[in-house]
Amino acid sequence: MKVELRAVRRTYGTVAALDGVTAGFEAGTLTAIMGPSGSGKSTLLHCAAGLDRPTEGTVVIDGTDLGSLNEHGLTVLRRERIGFVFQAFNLVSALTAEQNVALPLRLAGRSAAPGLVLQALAEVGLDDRARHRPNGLSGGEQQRVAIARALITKPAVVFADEPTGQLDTQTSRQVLGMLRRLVDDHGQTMIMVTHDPVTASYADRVIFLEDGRIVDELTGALTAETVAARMAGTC
Ligand SMILES: Nc1ncnc2c1ncn2[C@@H]1O[C@H](COP(=O)(O)OP(=O)(O)OP(=O)(O)O)[C@@H](O)[C@H]1O
Repeated sequence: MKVELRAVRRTYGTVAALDGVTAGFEAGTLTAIMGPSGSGKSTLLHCAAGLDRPTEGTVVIDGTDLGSLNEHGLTVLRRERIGFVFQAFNLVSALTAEQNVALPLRLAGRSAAPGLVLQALAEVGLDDRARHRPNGLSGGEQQRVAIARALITKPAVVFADEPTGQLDTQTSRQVLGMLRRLVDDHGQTMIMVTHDPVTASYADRVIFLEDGRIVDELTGALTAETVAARMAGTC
C-alpha cells in the first residue's frame, strides 16, 4: 500500500514543524527517517499515519486522501490497515502479553485463529512469556510484545518510532531482521524514525530531515558506516 506526502506543511503557532515535505513510500520498502532533534521526524510520522492533520498539503494512503476522511474514517483506516510500533502506545497493564497481542483483533471484531497470537509472540521470542503481565516483563520484552501486537493484524503499512530503542544489541538485531523479512515477504510499507545508524542500515532508503525539510536521501546498499558518515556530514 503506497503512502504519499504532497507538499505537507504542519505549523505549531509560528513554528513550521514540517515545511513542505513531498515523499512517496512504496509497498515492499522500508524507509528510515533521520535528523536532529526537533527536525520534524515525529510530526512527519504522525501526519503520514493520520494521527495528526497537516496545516497544508495532502497525505494519500492507497489512493485515499486522508483529508477527505472524518475522524471515524481515520480511526477505521488506522485500525484495519496500519500498525504502530510507538513507545507511547503502551501495553494495557491489566492484560497478559497474550491478551495485549490479541487486542487489535478483538477491537476490529476479528477472532484470533488458534495459535496465531502465540505464533506472533514466538516471532519476537516471547512465547514462553505469554501469561505474564507487562509489569512482569523487562522494558525490552514489553517493546517486543508491542511489536507483536502491532503486527498481529498484518497491517499493510507499519509506522515505527525507534522500534529497537530499548533493546540490547542482539535482540535489536533479531527484531530488525524480523521487520525486514515482513517487508520483503509480505510487501508491507514500513516507515521508521530512528537516531541509530545501525537501525537505519536495515532500510532501503534513509531520508534526512532538517528544520522540517528533506535535505538529503541515501539509497542502495546501506551500511551503518555510510549512514553515520552522512550524519556527521563527511560524505
Ligand atoms: N504539539 C506541539 N506543539 C508545539 N510545537 C510542537 C509540537 N510538536 C512538535 N512541535 C515542534 O515542532 C518541531 C518538530 O518537532 P518533532 O517532534 O516533529 O521533531 P523530532 O525530529 O521528532 O524531534 P526528536 O528527535 O527530539 O523527537 C519542534 O520545534 C517542536 O518543538
